[in-house]
Amino acid sequence: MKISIIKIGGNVIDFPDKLDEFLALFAKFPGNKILVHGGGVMASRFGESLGVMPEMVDGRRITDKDTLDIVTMVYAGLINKNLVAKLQALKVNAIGMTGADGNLIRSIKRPVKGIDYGFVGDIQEINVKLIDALLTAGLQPVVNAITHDKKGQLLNTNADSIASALATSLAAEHQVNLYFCFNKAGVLVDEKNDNSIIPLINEDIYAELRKENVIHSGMIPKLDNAFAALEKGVNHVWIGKAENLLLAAKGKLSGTTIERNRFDLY
Ligand SMILES: Nc1ncnc2c1ncn2[C@@H]1O[C@H](COP(=O)(O)OP(=O)(O)O)[C@@H](O)[C@H]1O
Ligand SMILES: CC(=O)N[C@@H](CCC(=O)OP(=O)(O)O)C(=O)O
Repeated sequence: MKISIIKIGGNVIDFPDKLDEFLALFAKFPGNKILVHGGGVMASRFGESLGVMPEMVDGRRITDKDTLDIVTMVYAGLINKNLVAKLQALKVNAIGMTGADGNLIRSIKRPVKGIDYGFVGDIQEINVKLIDALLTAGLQPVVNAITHDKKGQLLNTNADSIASALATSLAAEHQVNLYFCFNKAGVLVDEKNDNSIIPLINEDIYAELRKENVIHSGMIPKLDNAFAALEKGVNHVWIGKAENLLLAAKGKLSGTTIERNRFDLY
């Protein structure tokens, strides 16, 4: 079957009007679809209000025990359940899930190599059969950034990595497209200027843009995950503004398309 993995960024979730606009588009999005979300900005704000300061390294959160409790409450509780309720109101039969539910996503605590990320999980296995069963039953999974190690430990996993891993594991048997929706018009030359979209990025262009620091922080995991997905058989990866999701699905130009280098053509 054809499956679309749609990831929504924390900066959209944080603004009720933008979120409602996006969810209305998601509801109209044709075919089988899975919504993936984190909510990094909200987790940082809740943490700060409790005296737990956020610490990010290259777009990934250092997650100590207190931080793990906060992200679990914010992603798996507050945000996930609100998204499900809003989608149900739009007649989408959404079902909210962490990676622990139905053993959807098993991960392993990231080994310490220079940086100790704490309770951060690297994805090991996706329960593809469960997703197939849910989609076949007409349910639309809404998956958040909390995974587990199947030994009783919850772990915090970057939501872009979850979207990419879901897309990759489903691509073995299905036609999969991956959409990263956030609050900017795409990958930009000047991140403050929505008119400076880079329409296409391949590995060579990415390496150059990282060297020049045009791409940094949260855009790094997004692009690393985009390339990982393409390498493993995902059809199409798009990064762009949440409100342009339907245009992107119709192949209309908006946002950034990610492509592999074309060296295999020569
Ligand atoms: N070249 C770039 N174009 C657009 N955004 C960029 C770029 N480089 C870094 N960024 C940063 O990446 C952020 C998106 O990553 P992140 O905050 O993790 O995404 P999300 O909104 O999906 O949660 C942007 O808000 C911006 O600050
Ligand atoms: C390990 C790690 O970095 N986890 C992320 C998960 C949430 C996320 O990715 O949220 P956005 O999509 O809003 O950025 C974090 O806690 O920020």
